[in-house]
Amino acid sequence: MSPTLLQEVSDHHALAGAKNASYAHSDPLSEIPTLSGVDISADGSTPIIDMEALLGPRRSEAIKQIGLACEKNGFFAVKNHGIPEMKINNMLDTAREFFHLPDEERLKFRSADPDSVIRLVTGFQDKTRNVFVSRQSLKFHCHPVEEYKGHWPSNPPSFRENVGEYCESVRKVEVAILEAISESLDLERDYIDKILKGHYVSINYYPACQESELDVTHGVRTHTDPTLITILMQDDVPGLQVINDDKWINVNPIPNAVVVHVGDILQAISNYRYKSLLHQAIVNCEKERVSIASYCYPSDDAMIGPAKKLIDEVHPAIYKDFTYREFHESMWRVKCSTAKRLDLFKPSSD
Ligand SMILES: O=C(O)CCC(=O)C(=O)O
Ligand SMILES: [Fe+2]
Repeated sequence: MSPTLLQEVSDHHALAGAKNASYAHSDPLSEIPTLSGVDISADGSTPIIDMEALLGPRRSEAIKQIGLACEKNGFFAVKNHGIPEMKINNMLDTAREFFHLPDEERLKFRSADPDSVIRLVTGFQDKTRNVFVSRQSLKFHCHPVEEYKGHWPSNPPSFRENVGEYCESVRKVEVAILEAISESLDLERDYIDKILKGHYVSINYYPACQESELDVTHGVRTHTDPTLITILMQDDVPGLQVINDDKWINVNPIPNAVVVHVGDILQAISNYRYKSLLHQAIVNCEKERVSIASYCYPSDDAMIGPAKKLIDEVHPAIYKDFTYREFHESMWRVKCSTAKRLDLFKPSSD
């Protein structure tokens, strides 16, 4: 066992009962979390965007703030997003009810095919890293809702209605935020919306810490999302951590706000001006946690290279042109760290 892993092990035991335990990270790209006794209550400063400002005379100021947050932080929180509080609460309640169902009800949705329209992924043991990854997630397509609804669980009975309503509301936020992001890059307002296909939802459920024969229990390991943007709704239990200035910071829940992450595809379109956010979720030893991630992705044939307007002598193209289909296929074909997925599309890697 490497010294780093040994260090993780002993730190993990020291922190086992800690509330909202955090991880420090010596090398953010190594994807192997190093546990240490950093300030466990610290909440990094989350840029907050008021979405109402996008609708009025403060629009250009709000767009500037969004651009700055994408460039400097890779994420921001959005308040006044227009998703009714009741729809959020219904979605979270439904998610909890689904994950409290007996195994046989939930496991019907288990599938190893990453392209299936719905699939349940259970917690698993990564023995190569001595890590137990405790997240269970139900992942499904949801745009347009009517096309996919029939594939969703009918138990709990409220599932289709509550999830459908949430997905339709989130779609409006997606479109509006992507318009603002396009403008923040000085591109036409619909530059990104024109290639947007839909979103794919992952209902993430993290049981309160479980016993595992492995040494480290992690909610979700460090990764970037293969998306344009991800819109994340968290319940009131902290767990999300992001890399900021090479350090892990907590992004604690803000009531009724969603968190927007820059994803890989936006990193490519922006010619590496906006960087895909490295993030992870930690487990909480006292409470279960639920988060709802909406992954916005483009249509298969959409060309994803850097926007031509963002390429010049000072900013040469960091990536070749490629389709979303090529990117998606390479994700499953080539085993590499998620933060390196886009390297395959650099001009020199023919
Ligand atoms: O639960 C969280 O806070 C993060 C979830 C996540 O990163 C994902 O679903 O891709
Ligand atoms: Fe993620």
